[in-house]
Parts: sequence; C-alpha cells; structure tokens
Amino acid sequence: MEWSPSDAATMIARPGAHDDKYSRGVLGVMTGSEQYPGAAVLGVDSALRTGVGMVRYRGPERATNLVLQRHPEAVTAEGRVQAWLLGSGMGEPDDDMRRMLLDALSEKVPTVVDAGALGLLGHASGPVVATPHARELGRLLGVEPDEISADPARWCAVAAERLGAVVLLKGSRTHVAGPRGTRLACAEATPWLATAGTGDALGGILGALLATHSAGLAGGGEEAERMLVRLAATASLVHSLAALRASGGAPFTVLELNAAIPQTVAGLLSGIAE
Ligand SMILES: NC(=O)C1=CN([C@@H]2O[C@H](COP(=O)(O)OP(=O)(O)OC[C@H]3O[C@@H](n4cnc5c(N)ncnc54)[C@H](O)[C@@H]3O)[C@@H](O)[C@H]2O)[C@@H](O)CC1
Ligand SMILES: Nc1ncnc2c1ncn2[C@@H]1O[C@H](COP(=O)(O)OP(=O)(O)O)[C@@H](O)[C@H]1O
Repeated sequence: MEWSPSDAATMIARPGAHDDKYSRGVLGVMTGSEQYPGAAVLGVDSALRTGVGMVRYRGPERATNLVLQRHPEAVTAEGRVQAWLLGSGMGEPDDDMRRMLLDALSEKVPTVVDAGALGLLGHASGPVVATPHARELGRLLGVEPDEISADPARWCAVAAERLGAVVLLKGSRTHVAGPRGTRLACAEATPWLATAGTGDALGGILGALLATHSAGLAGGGEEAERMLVRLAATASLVHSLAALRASGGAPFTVLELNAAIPQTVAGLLSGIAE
C-alpha cells in the first residue's frame, strides 16, 4: 500500500495545553564519530525541526561541540529518554561506543538503528526500525546490493522477517516492512535527494516521531508493529516532501531540507495537498 500525505498527517503528534517537554517525549541521539561528526548535527537538527520535547545528544567530544554550537537547546547530560536514534555517522563502533550502543539497545524503548549500529540489531530488546540503504542491507543479509535494488519491496519484507525488526529500506522509492508482514511504500522521491547526509536527516525525523509516540508503542505486538511501520513511512514522506520544498527543481543542502521540515509538518497537519 502507498502511504499518502493524509495518512502521514494522522501520525504526527500535536502538542496540547497539558504537555511539557517530558510528556511530549525525549529523543536520545547517539550518532556521529571523529570521522563523521557532521552526521550528528544533521540528525539532531532534523529531529528538533520535526517536533519533540527534548533531544539528548550523547557522542564524541567534537560532534558534541558541533551539535551544541548549532543547537544550544540540545541537552548533553545523561538521563531518561523515550526513544533512541543510534548509529548514523558511525563506521564500525569502537569498544566504548559499542558498549554505549548496547546499553541504549537494552533500554527497551523504540529505537532507530542506522548505519554503524546496524550490526548490533540482534541485541535490541525493544521495538526497532532499521534504516539501511541497499549496500547496508546487502551486508546484513549477505546479498548483492544490485539484487536488492532490483526488487526492493521483496527484499525489505525478507529483511524484516529475517532480522525480526521493522525495516525501512532507503532508495528512490522507500519501502517499509514489519516481521509480521505489514508493508508500506512511499511515492518515488526527488532524485535531488541522492546526496550525502540526507539519510542522517531521515534518522532524526523518524527518531522524533518515535519519541512522540513512545506510549503507543510500549505494548508491543502486532498493533505496535503496525504503528512503527506507519511512523517509518511517515518519516520518509515528511523527508521527501521537505526535499521537494527545499528543491523546487534545483539542488539543495541537507540543512535546507531540514529547514523545510516545519512547514512540511504544518502543511500535512492542515491538510494542504502537497
Ligand atoms: N556529513 C556526514 O557526516 C555524513 C556521514 N555519513 C555517514 O557515513 C557512513 C558511511 O555511509 P555510506 O553510505 O557511505 O556507507 P557504505 O559503506 O554503504 O558506502 C561506502 C562504500 O562506498 C564506496 N565508495 C566510496 N567512495 C566512492 C566513490 N567515490 N564512488 C564509488 N564508490 C565509493 C566505498 O568503497 C564503500 O564500499 C555512515 O555512518 C553515514 O551515516 C554519510 O551519511 C554522508 C554524510
Ligand atoms: N535516486 C534517489 N531518488 C530519490 N531519493 C533517493 C535517491 N537515492 C537516495 N535517496 C534517498 O536519500 C536518502 C539517502 O540516504 P543514505 O543512503 O543513508 O545517505 P547518507 O548516508 O549519505 O545520509 C534516503 O532517504 C533515500 O531514500
């Protein structure tokens, strides 16, 4: 089934008069590395622009400094979170980072597992959305990336079943599947999105959506899987609509995509056809 803007609008939590930063949900972000510090900035920025009670960033010193420089509202102190975004901007994690990632995965909160954290998927004890592109999924499944790109819907479903997690497979058309067989697809996105760092922004959007829906995901089971799949497809749609806004038929930077997220969210919530 193809996920539409009106479907996506039902998955965006509007804050109410009774809310505070904690009741809206805190997203923990463990991303970036000495090698790729910028990915941390991109994911924190997109999460804040999607709407969340707080972002708690935990990562290497250089990435932490860059995140704080751009977003002083990001909190770097340890504390509870309602969801995690893990792994964007990491290669193979070193021992210290691996320990931190495993601790986060043991917390049983909804978690986005991206890039360098994909190898730790099996350690997750809560609801997970894995967000590989075809090369990453190829490595996880031991399959040639070209084979995956030739039939992404099928490989996304196979991956969800084999990995026991919701899988969002990135590409020109993004597919989402759950281990029990729930499947969604998004319309083909603008090819201008094929540029470094857009996947890091997608991680932040999805992380914010998970943090603001953590209560609904807590029960687990089939209903939680359905919700995770819908939230993942919503993140992809917000991402591609923001890319269209940022692009207008021209190239754009990832920070420009992120800057278009709030108006994209407003457009979805007010039912404006995109
Ligand atoms: N600004 C940033 O900090 C960014 C960080 N990124 C992070 O970078 C890490 C690696 O992501 P990838 O998707 O690159 O990982 P992949 O491991 O899928 O891609 C690397 C592969 O691309 C090949 N490759 C490298 N340069 C190439 C070229 N010029 N032409 C053809 N092939 C080439 C390499 O040989 C390697 O096999 C992830 O942690 C990701 O999150 C990327 O998102 C890009 C932006
Ligand atoms: N040809 C394309 N057309 C439309 N969207 C694309 C295309 N190629 C990649 N994308 C989208 O761009 C993003 C790239 O993410 P990813 O591969 O993780 O890049 P990075 O690691 O550089 O951030 C994904 O959301 C993907 O769906």
